[in-house]
Amino acid sequence: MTTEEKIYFQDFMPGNVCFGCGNNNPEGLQIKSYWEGEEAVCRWSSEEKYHGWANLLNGGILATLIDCHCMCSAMAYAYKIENRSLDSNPVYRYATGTITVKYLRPTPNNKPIELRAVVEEVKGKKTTMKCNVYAEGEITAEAQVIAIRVFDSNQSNAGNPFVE
Ligand SMILES: CCCCCCCCCCCCCCCC(=O)SCCNC(=O)CCNC(=O)[C@H](O)C(C)(C)COP(=O)(O)OP(=O)(O)OC[C@H]1O[C@@H](n2cnc3c(N)ncnc32)[C@H](O)[C@@H]1OP(=O)(O)O
Repeated sequence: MTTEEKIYFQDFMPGNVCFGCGNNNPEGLQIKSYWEGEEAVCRWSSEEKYHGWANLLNGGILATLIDCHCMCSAMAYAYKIENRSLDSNPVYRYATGTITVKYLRPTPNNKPIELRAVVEEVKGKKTTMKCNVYAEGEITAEAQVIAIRVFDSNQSNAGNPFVE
């Protein structure tokens, strides 16, 4: 059996202070996303402070996990389809246009969860993603997320609010 080292998308986003996905936010959720075939996967373990109902994960935190996993995965996909590495130029960054979450059943707060996202469509600046959340092998939420490319280092970014 070979053990392949995972390439985490967030490790290629220097200066990212985002609460959900920023390596540079020590108080944040610090998610890590990587490819498993065509699926972008994120495994995450909660903490007691993220309870909603006792022992259940807060729904807003779950939406944040989905959101950030999908933004980082939209970015990684853009590099993938251009057949280049995540540390190459031009640099692309994405922001959430729309997120729709259907909470199917309670998500435990004391068990690891897994997010699995796929790209459904890329059209211009817009990437549409589907993301499922699993706990103990059962789906607990499904989401559709629309990511919009808001930064392209090849273009003029004067006045762009999405630049540090
Ligand atoms: C860079 C420096 C390094 C820094 C270091 C790294 C930092 C790495 C940080 C990562 C961080 C992750 C972040 C986590 C996720 C957030 O938290 S992101 C924050 C929450 N989201 C926002 O604040 C976005 C606010 N909204 C906006 O800024 C603008 O409305 C948008 C969404 C960028 C759209 O901009 P726009 O230029 O008006 O878009 P436009 O060209 O008109 O439309 C393009 C297409 O998108 C569609 N569209 C437009 N808006 C929407 C929408 N809201 N919903 C759906 N579709 C839309 C349009 O219909 C159009 O579609 P087509 O006609 O082509 O089919």
